[in-house]
Amino acid sequence: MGNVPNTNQSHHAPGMDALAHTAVLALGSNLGESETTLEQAAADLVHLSGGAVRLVGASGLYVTEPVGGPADQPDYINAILEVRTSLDPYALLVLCQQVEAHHHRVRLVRWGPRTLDIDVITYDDLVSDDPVLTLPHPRAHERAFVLVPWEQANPQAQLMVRTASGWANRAVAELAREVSAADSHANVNAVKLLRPMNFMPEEA
Ligand SMILES: Nc1ncnc2c1ncn2[C@@H]1O[C@H](COP(=O)(O)OP(=O)(O)OP(=O)(O)O)[C@@H](O)[C@H]1O
Ligand SMILES: Nc1nc2c(c(=O)[nH]1)N=C(CO)CN2
Repeated sequence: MGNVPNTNQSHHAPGMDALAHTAVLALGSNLGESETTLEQAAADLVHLSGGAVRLVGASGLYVTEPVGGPADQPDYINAILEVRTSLDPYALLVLCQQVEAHHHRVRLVRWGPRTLDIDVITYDDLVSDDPVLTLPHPRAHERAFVLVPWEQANPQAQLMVRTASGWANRAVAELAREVSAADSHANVNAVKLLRPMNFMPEEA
């Protein structure tokens, strides 16, 4: 799964059993040194959590055309991380916001350029309409810059999507194909694999 060193086996990872929850995080940046920012953010999530977050999967770094926001903003670098965590969903969101702050996130307009954005895409199978933490992320299913890297990180990934009659569990791979057919801005052609993420040895 992804490019993270295979250290998520229990004999390499004391305490892994306590990391009972799985979450998917989407990272994006289009200001500053975006590639290193995303790699550093992955390390920060692990280190700032004090052992409460472990990386278990990662996509490569993707170059993606901006969706929404000002027309003239630079392309983004996007990536997906799959983590195991003992944090509850709100504590995980706070951690993501701390890592954003650590990278001096600046954002002046909605969907405008930013040094680092970390969205919680899913947390176990939790569904919530809370505006502070909406799960799954309400726009994930329509964003090629989330779906395409996520499929690479985990080809078997599933996402709960709201339908007219309730919720449906959909394959991320299938959703990625659908958005590419439906919307030129979300077209998978506008989402290009740049390279694998580099991880520091102590990080995984
Ligand atoms: N699943 C989620 N992940 C991250 N933030 C969320 C989520 N659900 C709700 N929020 C809330 O959204 C607020 C605004 O988030 P943010 O500024 O990152 O939005 P954005 O990245 O500009 O746009 P988008 O939400 O479309 O990605 C945050 O304060 C946070 O409380
Ligand atoms: N390509 C791309 N476009 C975006 C992104 C992003 O991460 N990548 N994030 C947004 C708000 O979260 C709005 N638009």
